[in-house]
Amino acid sequence: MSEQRQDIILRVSGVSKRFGGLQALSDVGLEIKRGQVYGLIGPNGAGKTTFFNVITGLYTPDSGTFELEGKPYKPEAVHEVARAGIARTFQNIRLFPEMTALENVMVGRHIRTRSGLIGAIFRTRAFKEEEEQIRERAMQLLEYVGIAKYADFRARTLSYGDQRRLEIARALATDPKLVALDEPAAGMNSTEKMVLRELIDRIRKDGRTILLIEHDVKLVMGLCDRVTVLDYGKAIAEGTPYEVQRNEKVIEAYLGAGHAAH
Ligand SMILES: Nc1ncnc2c1ncn2[C@@H]1O[C@H](COP(=O)(O)OP(=O)(O)OP(=O)(O)O)[C@@H](O)[C@H]1O
Repeated sequence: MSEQRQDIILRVSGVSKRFGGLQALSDVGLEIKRGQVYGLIGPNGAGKTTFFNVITGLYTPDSGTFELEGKPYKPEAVHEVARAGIARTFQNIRLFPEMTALENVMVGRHIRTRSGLIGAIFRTRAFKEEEEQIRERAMQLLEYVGIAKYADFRARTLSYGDQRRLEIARALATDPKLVALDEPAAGMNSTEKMVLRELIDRIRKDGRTILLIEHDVKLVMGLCDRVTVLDYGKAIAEGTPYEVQRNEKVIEAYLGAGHAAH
């Protein structure tokens, strides 16, 4: 493996996905380097979520090749993708609403446990010790995202912004190589967005790589190292935020869809 290859966390190429008569993705690819915040943007219906769903094993693509840290991976099942090292959040928050915030993070951590189902049933010593470690780590993660004071609150009682941060804590609980955030700022007010921006910055500084779908152009421009722009299922531009903002095709795509390009 060359040094350059090692530097790339995720390499995806040639992803296509059709839903009946609709070509949702056509030959889409991207390369994300270790430590980057990588943005995926585009007008509504451009294919961003479909792309996320493909790389995280929710949708089977019609074509595409996938490499994580230079090794081929097949995004065929969600739990396999999580084991391979990709964790994600969802545009429509998917927490366990009746479980506490702490329990929601503990669930995320369980994919890393060793004692397994038998240990859980017989509550072996190894299981109990492991459970205690999971609890401690989950608590640290709640502190990390800034919602430790709600550890024992049911997830559904948390504010929208805090539920999004809880989803991030749960994703981080799997110790992922890549964290994929699907519109993390959706529905947040400007103060919450500022806190979120600081959090994403901290996650990057702490050595993780982030892939981000986001509609808030200001957030994308301020946070991302590189951006791919999708339009009608095709990657129409790739580059630094500065570059893509000035790309004619990008401006046209946004204006054509009735959006402001900045
Ligand atoms: N499961 C599905 N079945 C049929 N069509 C789908 C399915 N999922 C997505 N699509 C269609 O594929 C296209 C791309 O949708 P997708 O949700 O990926 O776009 P998006 O860029 O994430 O949009 P938004 O910004 O609105 O979330 C849309 O036309 C959508 O209607």
